[in-house]
Amino acid sequence: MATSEINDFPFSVVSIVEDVLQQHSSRSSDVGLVSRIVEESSLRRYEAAGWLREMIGVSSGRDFPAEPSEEEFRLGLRSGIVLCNVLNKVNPGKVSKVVEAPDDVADGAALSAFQYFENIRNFLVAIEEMGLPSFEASDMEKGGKSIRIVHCILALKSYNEWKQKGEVGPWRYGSNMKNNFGSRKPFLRKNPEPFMSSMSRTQSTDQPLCEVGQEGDSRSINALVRSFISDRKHEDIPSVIESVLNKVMEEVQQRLTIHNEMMKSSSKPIPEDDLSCETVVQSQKCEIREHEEEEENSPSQVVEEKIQRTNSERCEEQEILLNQHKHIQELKQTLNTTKAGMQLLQMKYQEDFFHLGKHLNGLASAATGYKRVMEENRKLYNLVQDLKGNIRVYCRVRPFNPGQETGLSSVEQIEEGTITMRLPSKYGKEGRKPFMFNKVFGPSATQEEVFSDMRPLVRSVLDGYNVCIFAYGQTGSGKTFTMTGPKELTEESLGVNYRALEDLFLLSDQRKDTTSYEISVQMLEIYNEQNGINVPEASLVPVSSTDDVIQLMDLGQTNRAVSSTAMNDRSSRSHSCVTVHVQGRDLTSGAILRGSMHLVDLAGSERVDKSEVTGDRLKEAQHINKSLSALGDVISSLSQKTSHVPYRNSKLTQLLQDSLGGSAKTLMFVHISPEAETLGESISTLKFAERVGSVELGAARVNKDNSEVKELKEQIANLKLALARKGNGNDVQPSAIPVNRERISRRRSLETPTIRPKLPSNLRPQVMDLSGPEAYSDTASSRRHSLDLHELMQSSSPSWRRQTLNAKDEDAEFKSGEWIDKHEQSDTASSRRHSLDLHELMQSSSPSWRRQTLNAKDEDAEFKSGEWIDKHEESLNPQLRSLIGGKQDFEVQSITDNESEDATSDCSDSDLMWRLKVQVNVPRVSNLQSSANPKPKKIQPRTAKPLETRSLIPSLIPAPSKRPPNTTANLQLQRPTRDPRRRLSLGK
Ligand SMILES: Nc1ncnc2c1ncn2[C@@H]1O[C@H](COP(=O)(O)OP(=O)(O)OP(=O)(O)O)[C@@H](O)[C@H]1O
Repeated sequence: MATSEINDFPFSVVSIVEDVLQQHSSRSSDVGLVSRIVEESSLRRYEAAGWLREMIGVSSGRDFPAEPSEEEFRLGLRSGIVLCNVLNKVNPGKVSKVVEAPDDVADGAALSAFQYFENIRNFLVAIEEMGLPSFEASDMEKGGKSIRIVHCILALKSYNEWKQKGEVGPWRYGSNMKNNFGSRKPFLRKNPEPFMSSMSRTQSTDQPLCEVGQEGDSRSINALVRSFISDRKHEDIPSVIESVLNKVMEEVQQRLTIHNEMMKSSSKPIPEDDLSCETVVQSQKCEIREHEEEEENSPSQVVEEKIQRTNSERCEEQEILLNQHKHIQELKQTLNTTKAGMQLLQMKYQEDFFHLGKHLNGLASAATGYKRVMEENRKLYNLVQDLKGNIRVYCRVRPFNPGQETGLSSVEQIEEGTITMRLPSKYGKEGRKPFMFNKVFGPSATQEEVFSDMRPLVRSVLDGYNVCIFAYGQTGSGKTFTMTGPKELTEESLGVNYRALEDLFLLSDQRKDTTSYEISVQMLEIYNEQNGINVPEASLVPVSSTDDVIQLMDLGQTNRAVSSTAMNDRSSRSHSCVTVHVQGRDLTSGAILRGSMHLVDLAGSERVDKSEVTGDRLKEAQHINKSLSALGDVISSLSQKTSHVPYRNSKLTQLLQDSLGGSAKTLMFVHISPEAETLGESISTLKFAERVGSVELGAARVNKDNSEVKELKEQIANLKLALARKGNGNDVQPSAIPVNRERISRRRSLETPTIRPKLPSNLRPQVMDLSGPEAYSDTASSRRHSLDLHELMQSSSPSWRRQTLNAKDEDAEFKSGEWIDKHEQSDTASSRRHSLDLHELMQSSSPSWRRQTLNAKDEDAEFKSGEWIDKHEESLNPQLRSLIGGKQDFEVQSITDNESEDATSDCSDSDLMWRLKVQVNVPRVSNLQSSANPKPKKIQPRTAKPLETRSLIPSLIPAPSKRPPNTTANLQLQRPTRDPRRRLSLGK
């Protein structure tokens, strides 16, 4: 390898050879090699020291021996003064300021480390600027590499020599000193111009190498090699050389590889004039050390430390704060994102809710619509039923009573118009029995709900319809609750009776500008039903406010026959009927409308064995059952449309006759209890009710008179008069004609001074006791007063009552002969008849007429045998008897008797027919009497029938005592006496 090539390497080839030789020496003859190396080093050190002394002079270098030991050498140069001065001599002014040691100080030890360092640093900087081999400041310390210092000094020496020779040719220094001892890093100089230029450029023949360098290197390598092979045998030398060369080559290659790698890894090419890494690192280390020294020497070290610590703490805190701030910002951002997300979700939910609400609204309106349609269907169904004239049937299930053990209800399901009963004895489909009605009310239905459903029906009374609402059901099922209310009445618990009247008042008030209404109330009780036809003592009380009604009904309710049964604490033992009569006059046309309404609370329909009663109570129960089965018979025959309907079998059916068979609107309100033990009764009740629902009565008709009807009635009355005259052969004064016992009875009633103390003065009945002599008969049940069939009809006839409302006026009418006319005017029966042909009229068959006249075959028989006359004559009072007499009397009586019927009849055609028939019968009777028996035949009257129907409102007239049968004297009107039992009853 040529020297030039060797010098092209970025490291010292000499040092590599040296290392290799040392390794070989250590293996072969370590001891000898080391001693030679040490010797060599010493020589070089002496050389360096000698030159330094030469440069600075003996006086200055007095403390610097010519042949110093390594330690002496280091200590002598440690202050840097010698080095700086020598450098300044070689290159004047290179170190601008040299810190000199004080004269009194023997050595540089007293100088501060800083001062030492200053000189050394300045020297090293200058050396590097010159491109000379340098050393580290730490090499001056104990254990440092003095060989590098020596190398540096010798290089400076060489440089100096080159300079002194006039700087001929490029200066180049090569030595055997390794670059960076112990390190394989390439050695780079800060200003390696002379040195590096030789390394970077290829050897050129025209630029000869610096002799000094060549010399130095060659000498060094030669010396090494020579000393290495000097003690070798000749034959070993080639192999040793070969091995050393191999090793050198290996080493060189290794270092080249490392160098290349480092060059590659460096992203930025290091400019040639940059400080070497090592230099930078060294200078930084020096700075640190410098600061450390400064700190050591500073008096305010502690304070500074604290300040530094505080500053660093502050920095840390600031850093933490910054971090936290950053974190907070991040969190805020997250929060904002979350908020935005939430808002989005909320909006979405709101939207969903909105849609859901809309959907629900749609469903709700659909449900409402469905309900409305169902309701309309029901109304239409009811309308159809009305048109067909069906009896409407409502069903109500009462709740379990408080304190009662609430078991399983016998009612399984209630829908709009269907109630399904649970039959525990059967399974599956058979265990459920449905019943259909016009409406079913469950246990939670309120009185208001119940009434509102029947309000239109009630209101139709004001339009001139006859209405009948009757409550049916076994004891304790809630009939009285529905019709009247519970024992303790509140506004909410008021029953149908009160509400109906209140509503009528309300409506009549609303219509007062067009129609003037008169409303009167009558309360009847049918107690202990027995065969026979009796008319109650009827008291018709005009009412004008709900308060009036409440007072009346309280009184009536108190008077009702009740007792405790096994099934109800306060069981009603009678049928109670509140009848409302309404007369309306159209203020413009003068047309009269008449309507009536029966509100009937029937006695319990339970079987006798169930009510566990004996004695009188048993008898009551039997009567109740009998009347109810008579009702069943009537219903049955109506539903089968048979020609004969047995209304007369009980007083109840007689009372309801107009409602069940006439042109009335009828509603049956069937009640059932929820208890399982009453299931049997409930089922039979429901079956009966279903049967009732199938009965068609025909469309209801309005009771309306117009002026034409009035005219016709007047004509009929005149004709009747004429007929009567003709029949008698005498002119009968019109004023004498209307004499009848009913009228007499009314007059008698008016004459009677008795006043019931219990009845408030404003509610005193204007219609008094209408009972005939039979009414005086005191039966076992002396509270009740017997009257005949026709009087029963009268009792429930509004027109009759209207006609008798003002007795005084009627007296006057009687005298002037106007009475008949007045009564004729109010007769609705002839409203649609224009023909005056009486025979035709007689032939035309009206069911009610037939019922009242011909149906009673017994009466026909009586009539024929003269009993009928006698029976009716019994009711004549002495005044009448004195007024009329014999045949004429009889005729008059007959006519007037029938007039009475006419007057009492409110049932239009039938009533008229009845009256006319009797008139036609008159001659027959007269003939009978005149030919066969000029005097009325004395006929044993039939045994008076017990009174079973009574007014619940006390009459102004005391109940007459029973007239003993079979005595003419009995025809005399007896002074009415008070019935103590009745009074007791009323006083209850
Ligand atoms: N719908 C109802 N709501 C609450 N309680 C009721 C209802 N119906 C009836 N009751 C209660 O049931 C009990 C019996 O009722 P209620 O006296 O009206 O029966 P009833 O059928 O008239 O009996 P009876 O035929 O023996 O007179 C009473 O205490 C009454 O208050």
